[in-house]
Amino acid sequence: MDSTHNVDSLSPSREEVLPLLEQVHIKGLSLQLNNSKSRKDLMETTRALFLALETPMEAIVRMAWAEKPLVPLIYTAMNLNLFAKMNENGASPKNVRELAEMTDSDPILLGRILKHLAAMSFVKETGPDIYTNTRLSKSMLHPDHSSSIPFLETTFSKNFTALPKFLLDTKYRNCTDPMKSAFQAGHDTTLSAFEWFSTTPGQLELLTTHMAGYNRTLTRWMDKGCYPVEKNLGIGLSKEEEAVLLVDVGGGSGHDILDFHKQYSGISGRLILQDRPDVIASTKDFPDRIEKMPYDFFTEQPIKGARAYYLHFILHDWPDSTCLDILKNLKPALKKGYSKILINEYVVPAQNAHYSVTGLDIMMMSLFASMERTEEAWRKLIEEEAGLKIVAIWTYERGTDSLIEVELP
Ligand SMILES: C[S@@+](CC[C@H](N)C(=O)[O-])C[C@H]1O[C@@H](n2cnc3c(N)ncnc32)[C@H](O)[C@@H]1O
Repeated sequence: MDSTHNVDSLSPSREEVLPLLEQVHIKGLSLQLNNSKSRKDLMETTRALFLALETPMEAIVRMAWAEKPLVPLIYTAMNLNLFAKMNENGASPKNVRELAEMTDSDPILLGRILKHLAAMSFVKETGPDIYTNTRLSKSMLHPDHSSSIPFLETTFSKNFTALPKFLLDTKYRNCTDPMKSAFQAGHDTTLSAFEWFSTTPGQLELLTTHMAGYNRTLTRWMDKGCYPVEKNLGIGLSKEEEAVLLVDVGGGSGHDILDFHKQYSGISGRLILQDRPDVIASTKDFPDRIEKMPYDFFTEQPIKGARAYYLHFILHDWPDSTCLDILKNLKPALKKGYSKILINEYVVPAQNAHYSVTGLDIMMMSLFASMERTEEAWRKLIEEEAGLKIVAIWTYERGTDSLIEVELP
């Protein structure tokens, strides 16, 4: 029986729904799937339409018990190698008993997990208790996508669970001490997050593979049409044999500098990857042009006068006072009128920030007592406090990160 519930001010309204419906129609007609702006525009309008149709309690149910167990269930399915098993025998649909046998699990338990994954459109139920992979579950067979799940589940879920009590205990003050964040409360540790990553078996690898995978799936500053690499870094580059083109400071597994090397092999100059000694030791082999260097960015930068010092997702890991230490250690290495610092981070817009940015901000708060920054906050940190000059902020797409181009004033 269709039900027509009481209509009150909390119910979905025609005034909200109908214009969105019209916009979805218009944007749908002009959709260019290979144009990410066009695709995301339609996606966001469709999402707004979906939310406008939802009652508040439907939204609470969705958030609190439909979406919340998703990452733990996907992680469990990955531990069972379920998505790979579903892909066997030509990816034909398989029933739960068969899948339970293939994964050595209880069919009743597996059936319950798969029912929810199907209800949330992560896998597809093609018949009663018969399942096949979707585009999404198939992506779990690719490390660029799958590596985030174990990291997010083992590292972040505890921080988020600990956050409400942590904020209550700290009397709702903005936390800026990386040694006292929801991370320590959630993991019951006195270590900083980076110390914990280094000393907890497997975590360092999870961090670096997650960062590599996450970055590889985004539009990036070095992609054609974003930041003018040839013009801004190539032209005017020193012709000396020892000239350094780019230093990737805190570059993790080296995925960025490797991609930079692949895209810009036509520009000369050395490429140097720097990170903590244990991270550098864990990196794979690179082409000869990429030099590896253990370096602590709380000490003075040893490579002087490079064309560019690149910091990707470094400063968002730290509160302002620590960012200032990192920038002060970099500043003496800059050659005036020649060297740049390229800070690759989100710049949170003053209004209507995308959830991928705001959610990351809460992640940074709970993990490192740090933050995503607005343009105003970046200017205060880089210009007023560190005494550097922002030449330009390159933002290529809403909800993706930006490149802040910095020089000596
Ligand atoms: C969020 S990750 C970003 C990694 C990489 N730039 C990227 O975008 O994928 C932060 C990086 O900072 C490195 N890091 C943390 N403390 C450091 C220190 N004192 N000196 C050098 N690197 C450090 C970490 O090991 C990690 O690789």
